[in-house]
Amino acid sequence: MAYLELKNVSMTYGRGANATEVLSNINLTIEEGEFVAIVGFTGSGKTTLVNLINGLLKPTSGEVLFKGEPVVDTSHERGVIFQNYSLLPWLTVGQNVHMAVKEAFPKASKKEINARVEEYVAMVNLSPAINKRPKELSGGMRQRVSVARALAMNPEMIIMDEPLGALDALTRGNLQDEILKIWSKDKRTALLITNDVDEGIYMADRIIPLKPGPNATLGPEFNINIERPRDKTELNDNLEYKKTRNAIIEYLMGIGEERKSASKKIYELPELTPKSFVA
Ligand SMILES: Nc1ncnc2c1ncn2[C@@H]1O[C@H](COP(=O)(O)OP(=O)(O)OP(=O)(O)O)[C@@H](O)[C@H]1O
Repeated sequence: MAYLELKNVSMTYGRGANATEVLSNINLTIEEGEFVAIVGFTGSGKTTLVNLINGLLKPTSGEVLFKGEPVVDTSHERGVIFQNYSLLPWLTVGQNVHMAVKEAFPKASKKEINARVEEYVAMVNLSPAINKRPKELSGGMRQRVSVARALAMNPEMIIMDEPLGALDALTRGNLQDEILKIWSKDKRTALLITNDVDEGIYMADRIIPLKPGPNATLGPEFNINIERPRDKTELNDNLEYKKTRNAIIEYLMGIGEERKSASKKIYELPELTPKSFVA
């Protein structure tokens, strides 16, 4: 049995003449312990896909199965690191993480909860800011709180919706390594949604492109046959890395070109003359 399975999943927003099918016929299987990355252009339906897997949205047709059961709601088993931080503005960094930990471990003692909060806030290098509120933090700091909050809940599956996009290269690299450490140490399953091919190759076992929508669908998958732990500085000289990177980029550029030529339609504008200008 697959750990996560999407069977012929389609998602349409709107109704009647306003209906747009954003995702069409998505088939995806992820095995327990795998790290899969989906790369896609902006607006191609990546967040929609995450929300379907997380249980925030129901597909218009098809099925999303988690450990063989249909996904009907959100669950602590699937922890999502969102793109847009989604922190509670009236709570401090520590309180934001605390609330999540308490929800995930309702029977834990105060001491255990506090220790876990401190551990994860330290992991994202925010201990000095533990008593600050989101408005006092930079975008990157808020994103780090969001990473700490999701990982502190100890989810079985980590789902990441472009979680590191707003960060500087150094912080981004550190967090990639922290996420990999947690994934491999605790034998998690991970799905990373990204627009960064290098991030995908560094982190994942497989990369699957999401062809841009409307009617976005998954393209062919690329296996990353590079031994772990991977070393970023050595990757540039790794032949397998170069070959895989070129193949993915060539594929993405190909669909980018297709998209451009499809949008070269000429739209005729109606001939209108404002009344005030009529001679
Ligand atoms: N609730 C909604 N109602 C109507 N249309 C929506 C809704 N949510 C998303 N869309 C549309 O679906 C398409 C895909 O959106 P989605 O947010 O899933 O893409 P994305 O790949 O995550 O984009 P980005 O990279 O910009 O975050 C977009 O055209 C968007 O306007």
